[in-house]
Amino acid sequence: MTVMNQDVQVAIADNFIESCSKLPVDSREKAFRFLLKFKRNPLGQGANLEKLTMCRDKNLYSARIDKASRAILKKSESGSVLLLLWADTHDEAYRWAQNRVCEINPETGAIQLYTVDEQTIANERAPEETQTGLFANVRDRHLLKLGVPKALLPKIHRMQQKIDLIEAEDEVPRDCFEALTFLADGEPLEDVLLLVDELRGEQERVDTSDFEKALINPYSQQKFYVGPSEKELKAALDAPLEKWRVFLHPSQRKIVQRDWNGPVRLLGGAGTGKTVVALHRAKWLAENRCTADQKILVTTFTKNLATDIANNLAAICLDGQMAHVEVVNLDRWVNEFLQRNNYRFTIDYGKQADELWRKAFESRSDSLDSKFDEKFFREEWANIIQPEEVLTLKEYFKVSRTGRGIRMGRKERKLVWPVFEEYRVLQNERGIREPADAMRDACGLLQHMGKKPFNHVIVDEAQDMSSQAFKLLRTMVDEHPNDIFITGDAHQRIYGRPVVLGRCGIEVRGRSKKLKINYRTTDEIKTWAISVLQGVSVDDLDGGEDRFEQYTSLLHGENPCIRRFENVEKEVEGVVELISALKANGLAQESLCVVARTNSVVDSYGTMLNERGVPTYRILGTAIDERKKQGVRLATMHRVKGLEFDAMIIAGANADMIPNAALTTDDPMVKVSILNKERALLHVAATRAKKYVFVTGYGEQSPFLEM
Ligand SMILES: Nc1ncnc2c1ncn2[C@@H]1O[C@H](COP(=O)(O)OP(=O)(O)OP(=O)(O)O)[C@@H](O)[C@H]1O
Repeated sequence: MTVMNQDVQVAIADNFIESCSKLPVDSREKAFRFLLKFKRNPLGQGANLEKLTMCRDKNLYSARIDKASRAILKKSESGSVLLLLWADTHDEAYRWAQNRVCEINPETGAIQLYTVDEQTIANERAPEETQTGLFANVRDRHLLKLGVPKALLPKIHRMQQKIDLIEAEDEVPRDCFEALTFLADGEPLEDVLLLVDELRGEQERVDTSDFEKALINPYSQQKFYVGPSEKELKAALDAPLEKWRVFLHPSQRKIVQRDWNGPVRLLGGAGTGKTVVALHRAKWLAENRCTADQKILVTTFTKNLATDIANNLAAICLDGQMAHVEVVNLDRWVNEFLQRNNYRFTIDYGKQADELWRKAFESRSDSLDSKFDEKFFREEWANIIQPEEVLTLKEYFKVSRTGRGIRMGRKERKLVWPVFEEYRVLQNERGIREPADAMRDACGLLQHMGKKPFNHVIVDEAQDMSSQAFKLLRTMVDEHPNDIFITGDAHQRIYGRPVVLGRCGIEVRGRSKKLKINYRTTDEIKTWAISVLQGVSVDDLDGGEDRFEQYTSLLHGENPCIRRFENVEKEVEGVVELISALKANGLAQESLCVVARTNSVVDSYGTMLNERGVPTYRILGTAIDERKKQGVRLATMHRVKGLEFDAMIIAGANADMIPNAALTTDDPMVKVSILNKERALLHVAATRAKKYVFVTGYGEQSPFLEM
């Protein structure tokens, strides 16, 4: 949205929002009022626009926020566009403006903001290409195609190592920094050129003076806030770090703001903004594709993430848009739907399973071989019968059991089948159903009713959902454009099993996308977290393989730190020291999280930390993390899924804990599945960290840490 005023458009740069938040406290409120006034009447007397001389960019202006503070603006030559770039105290604002350039890139058509430093000015006539350095093999014409401003070519050629690029982050335009990071990470030039080309959108010849047109460029919209409402402005100034609320990456925006001719699958590693895209997709559909009585379901695997999504959606949607959206985790939707329709069963999430399996197992035939022990039945149920939806002996004869340790012919299948039947009979007698069965029942009921409760369905955390869940989701919405939108990352699968969307009636071929930039975690943490997944082959939710290609982070920091101690007391003392050091480094204790593998281990670390004077706040299974509550966060590794913290301390990373020694099995298929999930759990825990990861333990070290 651009602000129209007397034929002048005003757009606001992300830097402007951020710099406002750093103004002296009493100037911040004035900055908000300045914005409102400026937006209404940018050329009015109150703004005191003053052209800056002695600046490299000849079209920069200052405007008065209050006595002490100034805003810096770019005015297009035609005068029809004003871009708010920076806010600062008077002298600092002028200093900031000196070497800044804001212009339209002739190749990409994006509005860029960058710095031309003294050394670059001195070297402006440097030889075209150099033989050494980080980008020695990249020709100037290719760098220009990637969006590097001509004035920065000498600077780019001077870069010798990746650290030179990292240090120049604030001086190089954001889009070109991303492309250069991919190159520095070893991505082939052709792939990066393709990526940039794909994202810049449809273009005719670029007119470097047409700022109005350039504001529509997806790369410009990553940086310039085009057309904020008063509510959005206030929200942006109140939470300047929540950039995702308005500044989508072009790759995200292209997925959000368009019609899709059927179901879409969006993959992306941890922290690439999948949830952000799901949120904006819901908003876009509510705003642009819903008639008065139409509904959008936004659903997830866990209740906690559904709560977070509901809160975040409320922050970006207008009330009218929210009225179209129902945010709920799928288990809860199923439960409520079935209860509303007089379901005769209650859904059991595992509490009664032990007892029922014991009884069912007791009913087995005497002639059954002892290798078919109770564990066999439970594993067969969880890995074959339920996921493959085997309901009859006839189906059991046919189902593939490839990979299971015990091979079985027809005779053996017939012999074991009565135990499964008995288990179902016992469930019926108790009036209970497992979640997967309840989903199947809900699916049947919807089909029977001929009802489609939603017009659009958006799914987050898809990697943990079952095939029954996807079949149900397919039944909830008619097949039509924009029907289903699915995001997930199988590298983070810690509950479910692989599914094939195509086998659940969800055809995503030709409508699959991937996000490639990690916004949460530093590159060092991301790289380490990927390395703990070694040997794990990961699916793409549709029967293919997913790999971490072109997955990068633009943030940098320290490598994860692994520390071993003599015993648990020494480890806890080490953790206490870490916490003090992090706090001394300016991190709030609420942004630090200590995780361990199981609830009981988390509890014991909690007690020991409290005894040593560290206040803690336990994030429990079903409750949300109440940010107002004080104390270092304590949680299981499972519980932190979907959350983020400045620092993660993964405690008790011992050989018998990660992987959890209690989860033993002789079955090779189940073993692989358990170990993959245990590795994924460590990956999930590490990728919650924005800045630091520490892995502590005592005694024998977790084998997953041997790299
Ligand atoms: N366009 C953006 N601009 C700024 N920050 C962003 C953007 N997109 C995402 N982020 C930030 O990146 C972080 C990760 O986003 P999000 O939770 O959506 O990722 P995700 O892929 O769902 O992560 P995970 O799979 O690890 O749970 C969040 O802090 C979010 O605010």
